[in-house]
Amino acid sequence: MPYRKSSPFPPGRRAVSRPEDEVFRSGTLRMYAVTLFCGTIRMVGIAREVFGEALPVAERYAAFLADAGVERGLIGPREADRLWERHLINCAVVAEAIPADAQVVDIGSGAGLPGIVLAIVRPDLRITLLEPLLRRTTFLNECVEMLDLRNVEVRRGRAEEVAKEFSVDVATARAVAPLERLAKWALPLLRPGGELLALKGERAAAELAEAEPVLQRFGVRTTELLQVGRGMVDPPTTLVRVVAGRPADRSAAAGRRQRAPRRAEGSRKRSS
Ligand SMILES: C[S@@+](CC[C@H](N)C(=O)[O-])C[C@H]1O[C@@H](n2cnc3c(N)ncnc32)[C@H](O)[C@@H]1O
Repeated sequence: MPYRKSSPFPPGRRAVSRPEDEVFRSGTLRMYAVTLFCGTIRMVGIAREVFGEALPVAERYAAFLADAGVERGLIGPREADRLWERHLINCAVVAEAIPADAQVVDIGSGAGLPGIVLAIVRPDLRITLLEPLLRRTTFLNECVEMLDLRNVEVRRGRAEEVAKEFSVDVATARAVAPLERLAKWALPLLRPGGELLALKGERAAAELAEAEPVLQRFGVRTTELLQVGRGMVDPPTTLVRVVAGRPADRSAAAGRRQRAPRRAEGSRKRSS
């Protein structure tokens, strides 16, 4: 066969292909395809288990996220390929930690994570999606209408500015602010005994420790780290649960905070 100029191989080299290379190449490719296929099959099974009868609604939401969500810059283009594992299932498993019929506010809902997903998987919940940016509330309203979600309302606003309007059982938040700041925004929105469920990553324990002074100041009852979605998402979703105290506990805690500097001032005066 004549050597053509366009070939990247010099004469004689082109045809040389060691049999073990072929086996490696085809073997690796086959393994890759099998892994991809098995991963997809596994994810489909988990999605079915998590969403049950609501799976077609979740699929419509995923398609809208991958299309309009990416186009309008609400979700990164690279996320489109991993929407189910990193976003939909990761958020849906938070439902494990939410009591029946709870009233929920999702702070900083963005494109609807986790709020829209929770509304799909748990029709018993009444969910307010709280989001300050118009572009995002427009997207959220479109989602609610398209998916015919009767248990959701969208509220444009900042968490720290709407405390008087809320006294809910649960506040959720993912990727909104460090726990210290988030707690200041979320605790005033909760009824006594209500819970902040913050989806956090590897720094969950460190953020909880950093937020301790703020949590004490707000008179919180308990704090806890939880993992949900074991066997469904890898790694499981980490939640920081903060249970709000009664308003009396909160004002007592605030009172203790106010008195402390006065005592310090007095002791300085006495020593001078
Ligand atoms: C990184 S995005 C996360 C969106 C979504 N929770 C998610 O996980 O994909 C942070 C969101 O928090 C919203 N946000 C920022 N400050 C806020 C505030 N003070 N109150 C409520 N939402 C806020 C932003 O507008 C944005 O949509």
